[in-house]
Amino acid sequence: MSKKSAKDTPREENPSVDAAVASDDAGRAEGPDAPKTDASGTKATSDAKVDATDEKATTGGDAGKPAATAKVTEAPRAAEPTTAPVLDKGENVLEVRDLVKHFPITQGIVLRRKVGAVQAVDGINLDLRRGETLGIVGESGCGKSTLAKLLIGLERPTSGTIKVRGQDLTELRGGDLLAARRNIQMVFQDPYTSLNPRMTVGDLIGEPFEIHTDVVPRQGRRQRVQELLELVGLNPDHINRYPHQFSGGQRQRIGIARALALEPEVLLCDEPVSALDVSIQAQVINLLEKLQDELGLSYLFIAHDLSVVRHIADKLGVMYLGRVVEYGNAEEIYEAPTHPYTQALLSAVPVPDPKLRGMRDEIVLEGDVPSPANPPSGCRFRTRCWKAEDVCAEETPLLQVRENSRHASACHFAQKRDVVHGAA
Ligand SMILES: Nc1ncnc2c1ncn2[C@@H]1O[C@H](COP(=O)(O)OP(=O)(O)OP(=O)(O)O)[C@@H](O)[C@H]1O
Repeated sequence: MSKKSAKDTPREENPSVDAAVASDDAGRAEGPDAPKTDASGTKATSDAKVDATDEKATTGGDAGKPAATAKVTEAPRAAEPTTAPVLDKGENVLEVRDLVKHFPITQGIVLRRKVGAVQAVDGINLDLRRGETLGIVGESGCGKSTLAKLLIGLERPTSGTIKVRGQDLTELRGGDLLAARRNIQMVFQDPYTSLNPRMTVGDLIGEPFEIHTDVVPRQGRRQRVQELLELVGLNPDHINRYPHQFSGGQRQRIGIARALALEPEVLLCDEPVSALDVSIQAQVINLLEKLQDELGLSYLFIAHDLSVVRHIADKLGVMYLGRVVEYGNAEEIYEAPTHPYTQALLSAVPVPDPKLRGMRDEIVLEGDVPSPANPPSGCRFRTRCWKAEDVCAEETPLLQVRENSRHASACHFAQKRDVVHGAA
């Protein structure tokens, strides 16, 4: 299984970690005062100052706190990503660079005027290798679903690139885009509403063949659908049944079979088990792991439930207000997170062993998540962070490897904190 292989893989074979370490080494070699570089290799924080006339500074992104009056670092744009270079040496199936999605806020009925933007996704970089699972976690509203929609093509990015096997989906059009999209499919959250109740299972699973007509010849489609049913652990004789004749877990299996119809390399799983009973969740997760082993699939696995993600993910990306704030080897982040936000999230995961419960210091986050239409300057987490100092309002921390750690963290004061988990 990929999780095992990723954990057991030596450093030099694990490019994501390697890349992070490489950038860490480079950073240390240059010393703490050396200018940091962004993904395009240009200076980032120190040179990116703008006047306080910037809309965000004058309107004050943080409720209850005075607007910054001094010079502040502007919220990063596509040209000013928040991440250090991702120097992945291995073969990436999916590469996301500086991905931005801002939803315009408009006023007026006839003449619509843009008066602002919801910064749902704001400069995200991710890599996904063959057979790997990248977990994406974060509170509600941090942009996880928007990220998935961008990757699957349900939303067009404001800027940035999405490369699948080296092909930039944002540049393709028409037939080329359709062909490239075959390789990246989605498993939806709710198996009760994501399947058309008027269609038979055979029609539902076979529907992608109507669009991608060259994948399976018409006469072979019924047999292929039956093979797919078998692959996901359903009876192939039930091909003519309707979704309501299946349980929730079985319906999610139908959703997975449909996502696999075009033989993609990447599956985006957006909360694929959160609508299911706990006992059924385990079965669906096991199925996903089995399919990954058999087919070499890569998963981008979005979930609220940190325990589920810990079980399945090789790599982890923690999102806050449209940005990734901690990124790297999942096991490492779970054991010793360095970003205060991740530390708070993990400290709130229930510990099953009562003996270990007393050993856990829960961090209770104060205040609400700020609006993505008016995010705080600098570090977006600073308005809820117990470590925040002036620099956090002034400079956007880069997502890069920090001292004593092997994974990347976007915090000026990143520091390891051991987390008591008990049984995973
Ligand atoms: N079409 C849209 N127009 C305007 N704002 C949007 C749109 N879609 C999402 N948003 C906003 O973007 C932000 C991120 O939303 P998103 O659904 O991606 O978050 P999420 O992390 O997936 O949350 P959840 O876990 O609740 O689904 C939210 O503030 C949301 O209101």
